[in-house]
Order: sequence, then C-alpha cells, then structure tokens
Amino acid sequence: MLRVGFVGWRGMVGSVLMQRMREENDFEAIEPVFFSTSQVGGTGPDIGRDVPPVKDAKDVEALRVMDVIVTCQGGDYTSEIYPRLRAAGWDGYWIDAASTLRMDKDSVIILDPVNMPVIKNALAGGIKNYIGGNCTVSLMLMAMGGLFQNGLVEWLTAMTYQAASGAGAQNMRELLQQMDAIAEAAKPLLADPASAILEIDRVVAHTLRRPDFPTEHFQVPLAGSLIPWIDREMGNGQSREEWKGQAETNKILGREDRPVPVDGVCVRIGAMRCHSQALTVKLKKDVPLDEIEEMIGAANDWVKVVPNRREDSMRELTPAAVTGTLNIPVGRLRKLNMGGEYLGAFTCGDQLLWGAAEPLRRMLHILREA
Ligand SMILES: NC(=O)C1=CN([C@@H]2O[C@H](COP(=O)(O)OP(=O)(O)OC[C@H]3O[C@@H](n4cnc5c(N)ncnc54)[C@H](OP(=O)(O)O)[C@@H]3O)[C@@H](O)[C@H]2O)C=CC1
Ligand SMILES: N[C@@H](CC(=O)OP(=O)(O)O)C(=O)O
Repeated sequence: MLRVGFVGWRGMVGSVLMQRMREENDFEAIEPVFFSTSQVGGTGPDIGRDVPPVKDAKDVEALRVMDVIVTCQGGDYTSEIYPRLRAAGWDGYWIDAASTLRMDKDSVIILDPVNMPVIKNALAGGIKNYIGGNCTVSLMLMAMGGLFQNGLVEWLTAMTYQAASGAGAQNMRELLQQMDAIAEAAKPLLADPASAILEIDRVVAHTLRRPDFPTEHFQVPLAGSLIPWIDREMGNGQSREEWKGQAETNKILGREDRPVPVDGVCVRIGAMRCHSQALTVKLKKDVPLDEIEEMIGAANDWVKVVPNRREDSMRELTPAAVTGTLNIPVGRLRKLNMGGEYLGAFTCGDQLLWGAAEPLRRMLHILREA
C-alpha cells in the first residue's frame, strides 16, 4: 500500500481534496499520514478511520519515509522543503498544487483527461514530480480539449472572469464583506419603493470609495466592480496569469517545441469559486459547427455542450449553476463575423475542483494503478 503524506490538507484547496477523496473512497487504498506546519500532534481530518497524530511538515526525516507526498500548502513551502527532501536522497513522488515547480524540466503538469499520454510517458521515463496546472488553463483545456486533440487550434484568446477563490480564502471572505457593506449602505433607500435609482447608485458609488470600505486583501473594491489584473507584472504588459496561458497550455499538451499561441486578458470578478472564460479560437480550417460541437462534447466525461440559446446559456453556463460540481459546460458556440475559421465560445468551471484539487486526486489514483 502506498504511504502518502498530505501537507496543506487544512487549507482551501486541501479541504476540497480531502472532501473529494472521501467521496471517492480513495483513503481505503492508501496509508495516509497528515502533516502540518502549525498543528503538530493534533488530529488529522476525518477520513472514516483512525489516523496517527499530525506530523511536522518541516521534518524532512518524517517526510522521507513517504512513497508519495501530496502538497497543497503553497509555493513558499515547496521552495523551502522540496530541495531539502531531494538533497536528503528522497526518491518518492511529489504531487503539488503550487506553481513553483510547474515549468521545471523534471516536472509534468497534470490534467489526465487532457494529457494522460504525457503523464504515462513521464512515469515510464522516471519523472517523479507531478504538478497541478493553473486553474484558468486547466479549465480552458477541459473545455477545449476536443479541438486541441483534433489539431484544429491555430491560436486561442481567453478573456477571463475569475472568481475570488483564486486569490485565497481571505479574499472570498472580503468579497462577502464588501457585498455586505454595499447592501447595508443601500438598505434604507432600497426599503422605500419610491426612492430614486440614481440616489441608490450615488450611495453605492460613495460606499465603494469610502476609506473604511474593506479592501485589505484585494486592495480595491471587487464587489460592484472588477479587477483587470491578476498576479504580478511580467514586464512586457502581460500579467503572470496571462503568461501562464501559453506556457502551461503547451507544456500540458507536450508541445513546447511547437507552441500554439494563447493569450488574453485575465480579470477578477465577484464570483465565489468558478472561473468563466470567453474564448476566441482561430481554427486551422473551416469545420462545420455541428462537427465542432461533437468534438468538444466527446473529449472527456465532464465537458458538456450547452445549446447556443438564451435560456440554456442563462441556466447552465454560469458560476451559480456550476459551483461545487465537476461539470464543464461549454456554450455560446458560433462562428464569428470574422469568418468560418473564427469560433466564439464561453465556458465555466469550478476552480477549486478541476482547477486545483481534482487533478491531484486523480494523479494519486494513477500512481496506485501504475
Ligand atoms: N486557491 C486557489 O484557487 C488555488 C491554489 N493553488 C495553490 O494551492 C496552494 C494553497 O492554496 P490555498 O488552499 O488557497 O491556501 P490556504 O491559505 O487556504 O491554506 C494553506 C495553509 O494555511 C494554513 N492555515 C493557517 N490557518 C489556517 C486556517 N484557519 N484554516 C486552514 N488552514 C490554515 C494551513 O497549513 P498548516 O496546517 O501548516 O497550518 C493550510 O494548509 C497555493 O500554492 C496555491 O497557489 C492552486 C490552484 C488554485
Ligand atoms: N492565479 C489563480 C489561482 C492560482 O492559484 O493560480 P496558480 O496555481 O497558477 O498560482 C487565480 O488567481 O485565479
């Protein structure tokens, strides 16, 4: 039985991972050991049976006896502990949610419904590091995998609508605090059906600009607004989130030597945990729309083509419909005015599931079967 160390299981991504592993009875087939940087000696998560007390996540000797380490603890932890572990001779499998090791030549970015052959090749070649991809990239590829599989994508742009959860748990809380502050300010006027809408709007705008509006984590209002920048500046006008689009897509697909151009604008909006994306795809040839829909819908078990109609789009293609599920709806599919080779699409996915925890859970399963 594989001895698997879990680090970061108390965090947001880690909690979703624990929940999914319980749902799929994954703990039955492994010997789990739980680690923490702050709860040493405490009780591990409820997995339906007794587990040993929580161990120190910085104790290299305790980590070294694991066959596999799964970490959702964050990039700083990876940077500190991973090199020490390898330097101590540890030869196990490292499965990580953080971006630190993603682009290393000794790492594979895991998204098995899209790149199982890349993962299998890497396992056969002795690669030991398997890293979850950026949530936006993983969700785009789960949606558009069929077009990539069929070699139809000349280039792709993504205009994103990214949820607060991508910035962390504290940011999700702050989004709700911001919503609450706005609602409180507008309440008296809202209660009066005769109040003027422009007066309500004035109060809301004033509230967003008040110095005591809660912006400790986002730095600016997100509720009632948006933030057109995610992650740090790359120095060429791109944000790091936008840079990951091309870099990670091509690494996942195993085609870094002949990359498909991918670029766009990444924007934070006031959704809780679902990232949405409006995509423009330049196809290599003018393929009929019904064939495109078939390719997209057949690519994996979770993607679903939503008919390009108002009612279906409003009901099925939204964060409200998708949150907490593994579904990847793709809709608004149509040829754009630019010509038959230009495809418009819209997709939405839970960034804590396919965007973070699920590829890690599935990698563990792949290792068990190997
Ligand atoms: N958030 C996201 O959407 C995504 C995140 N990732 C990556 O996953 C990693 C972790 O992200 P995320 O899960 O958001 O991080 P969190 O901040 O939610 O959790 C990280 C760690 O913080 C510690 N912690 C301190 N206080 C608490 C508390 N009150 N409740 C729970 N944990 C606490 C825990 O470690 P300890 O037990 O040691 O105290 C926990 O494992 C990052 O590298 C991130 O880049 C990847 C894809 C998406
Ligand atoms: N950057 C993503 C979340 C994230 O954690 O990405 P990455 O795993 O690439 O650091 C967002 O803000 O929505």
